[in-house]
Amino acid sequence: MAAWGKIIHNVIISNCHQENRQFGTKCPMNYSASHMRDRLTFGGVKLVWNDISSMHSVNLSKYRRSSVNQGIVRCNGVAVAGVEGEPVNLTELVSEAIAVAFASWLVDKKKADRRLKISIGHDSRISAQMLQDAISRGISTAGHDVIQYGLASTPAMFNSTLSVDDAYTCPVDGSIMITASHLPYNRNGFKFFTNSGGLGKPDIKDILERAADIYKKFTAEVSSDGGIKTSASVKRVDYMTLYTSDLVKAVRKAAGNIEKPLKGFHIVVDAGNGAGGFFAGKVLEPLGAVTSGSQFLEPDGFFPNHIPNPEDKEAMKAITQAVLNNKADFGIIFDTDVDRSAAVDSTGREFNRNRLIALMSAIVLEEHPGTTIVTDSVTSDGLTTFIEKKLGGKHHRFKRGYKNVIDEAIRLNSVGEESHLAIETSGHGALKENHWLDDGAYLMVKLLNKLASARASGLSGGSKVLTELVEGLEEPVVAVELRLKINQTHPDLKGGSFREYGEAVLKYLENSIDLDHKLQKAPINYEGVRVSGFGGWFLLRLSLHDPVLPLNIEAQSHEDAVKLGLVVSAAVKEFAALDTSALDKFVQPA
Ligand SMILES: O=P(O)(O)OC[C@H]1O[C@H](O)[C@H](O)[C@@H](O)[C@@H]1O
Repeated sequence: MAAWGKIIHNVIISNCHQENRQFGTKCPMNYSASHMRDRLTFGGVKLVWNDISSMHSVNLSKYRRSSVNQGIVRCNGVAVAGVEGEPVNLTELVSEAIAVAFASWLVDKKKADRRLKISIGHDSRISAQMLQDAISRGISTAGHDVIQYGLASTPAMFNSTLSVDDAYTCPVDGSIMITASHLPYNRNGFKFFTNSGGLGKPDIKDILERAADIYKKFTAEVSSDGGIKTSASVKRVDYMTLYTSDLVKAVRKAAGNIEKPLKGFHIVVDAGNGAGGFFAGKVLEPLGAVTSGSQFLEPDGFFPNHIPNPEDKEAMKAITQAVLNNKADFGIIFDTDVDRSAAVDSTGREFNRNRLIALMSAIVLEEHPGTTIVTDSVTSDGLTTFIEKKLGGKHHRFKRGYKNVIDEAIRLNSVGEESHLAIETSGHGALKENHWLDDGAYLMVKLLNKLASARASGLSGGSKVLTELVEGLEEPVVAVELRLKINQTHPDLKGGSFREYGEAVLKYLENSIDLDHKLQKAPINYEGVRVSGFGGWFLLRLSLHDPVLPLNIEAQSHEDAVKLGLVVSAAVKEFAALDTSALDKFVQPA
């Protein structure tokens, strides 16, 4: 207990955890304490979380990205020993306390005076079983029924609160997904759902407060035998069968109720050894597709082949190569817990980032002419032109953060502006028709629908129908993201937070742009400073999570991109705490 005490000092950070895709596997856990606004005593240890919803100072390690926006919050930590400098802090006992707390929160939320049903699923991480047992113990100890789904996707867990099917004991009252998305093998965490969606920060805060009290009451005996303790039931249910059969039905229906609408298609899947392997055997094959050449479908919590992350270049290279090697019509790739995805056409052209957004926009705008597409802030100018001029829709370029984007689309609808798609360059995309859930598998189903209906109407040509949908999308020749770090211990911060410092940098840059007539500030902009000039644009903004100012530059030539870089470089040079080395390198003459 004493050892845990020390370790847990920084644990159970309640993050709207939107991880650092770029840094992939390196995520040291050394937090600076200055951002820790809220602390709870957790059995003599401290339970800490960031105040994330109001965008203030979060001083995290440079590699770690916790989150700032409201949305699904994931408690996460280190669940497996073995990485130097990363002691285990997501222990069984902590997990058990959190499970009891979630159950008690749910009882209050549902005003229930009955036993609740709570589903538990997990991705392919090696700590999954241990955490599933601990969570099950907590829930059953609290007197509620546990339904274990085993290997599952995050969106399926939310779905289990909505599906109505007695055979699968659905709907459940609440659901817990054990996942740390694409983070390294030693990490793990929890996402919580009710039928209203993923829990956000205020609810997580409430749960963690309860967990802290519960943890205090725990004794060594309570937790030592590792078994389920009460008479409450623990069942295993193969929910993924129900979830996948719904996906299959959706494609069949869209193709005019054809049993095997993908007959004749060869589609390869890359699940990166995460939870998404089901898609080949349980979705594509029943629909008639050949899936040979699919790879990394077997769950392996060490992720030996590549990071399961469609934003990762190696991962995209792997699926592209698989498509080309197998002469397949189409390729699909998922992240670990299948809330994100990307695709590849038969020529090896990647549908990710702006291109995936363009493709999804084309599909959604066919179904809902004129609708508003909400995206994150780093999308290309060419995407706006494509959505507005070619597709006749409206592009609402909002902020980074998939929940920011989703919440904004929901808000627009509530004020009378119709929106059916909220999608980020990260590969998170949510549709109104799918309860605004960011489900990577469902996004791919929308693409399959298109393939299937093209085939049903006699068109051949593999994935050409999709490739054609993005014809006319102007893409920049150069697109870079440079991440300028703020050194939080630098005297130039004068005791202030990195966020205040970053805002000062942005203000200074903005003022300097006002004086330069060759440059135009974006007339509508929701975060940072976005500027057009030299045939391209740049956006400097504060990271959602890190002490970093990400700088995106897009231009039609390297020279023009450098000119834009120099504008930023000139404005930020006085800010001594800003590490501009990445930018300096970029603007250097070749
Ligand atoms: O602000 P940044 O540090 O670039 O991070 C922002 C991004 O973080 C993660 O990748 C999330 O999944 C995204 O939803 C979010 O947009």
